[in-house]
Amino acid sequence: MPDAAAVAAVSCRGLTKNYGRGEASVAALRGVDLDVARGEVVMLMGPSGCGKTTLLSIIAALLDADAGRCAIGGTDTAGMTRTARATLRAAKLGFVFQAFNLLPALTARENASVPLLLAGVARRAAEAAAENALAEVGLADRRDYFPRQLSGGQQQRVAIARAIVHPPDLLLCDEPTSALDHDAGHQVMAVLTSRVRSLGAALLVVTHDPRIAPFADRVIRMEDGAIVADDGRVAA
Ligand SMILES: Nc1ncnc2c1ncn2[C@@H]1O[C@H](COP(=O)(O)OP(=O)(O)OP(=O)(O)O)[C@@H](O)[C@H]1O
Repeated sequence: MPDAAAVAAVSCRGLTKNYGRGEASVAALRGVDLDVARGEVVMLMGPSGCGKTTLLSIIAALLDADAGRCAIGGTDTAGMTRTARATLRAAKLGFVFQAFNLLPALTARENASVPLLLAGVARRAAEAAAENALAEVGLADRRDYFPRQLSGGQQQRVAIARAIVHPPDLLLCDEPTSALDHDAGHQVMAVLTSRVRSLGAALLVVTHDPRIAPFADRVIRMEDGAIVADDGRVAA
């Protein structure tokens, strides 16, 4: 058995992805290699359309690559059934999507407790954990509000509370500070980074926001479906 600490949180090799066929085909990923270690905070930056969300979706096993491999905590996701993927996501991953994907009929506390309820945790314990997560992102006083009663930035923080409510091994965030002002963005990044570091988890953040780059251990830059720089070092 390999040493658990030595197994990368994410390891991708040669990922390619095309959307559509023939003349309308778009090459979204052109052979991407990426490793993220446990405890590492990595930011993925690059112009609109360069393939960041596609890469995040493949890592999350929400989308299939055309070629290449991707492993989460040493488990290769390519050959997995839909059910096995869903189980892996529920057990190991936390997400913050670009669209916050909150359930409109549920309060902030109920939304944040969903991952624990899906994992079989009793409602009272799940909602207590959700309250703690909401407090961490500065929303304790909004826990009984519905999404429509919250601002965009508050909804985004509910989505972040939902992502950290169970201890994920890997947290994937697509533009987690896009709806937040400077102070709220810093607060959220401080919560996310301290949570993953204390858990020995990993954080992969897609962002256009240079203000949050100081929170990263490593900044990766993509262009046109490929990684062109890793922490300023130009890829070969
Ligand atoms: N479902 C789809 N069908 C067809 N083309 C798609 C689809 N999803 C993405 N694309 C295309 O693939 C390329 C990569 O898109 P992707 O969303 O991964 O980029 P991105 O870097 O995340 O962009 P942004 O920063 O604007 O969110 C783009 O050219 C996009 O138009």
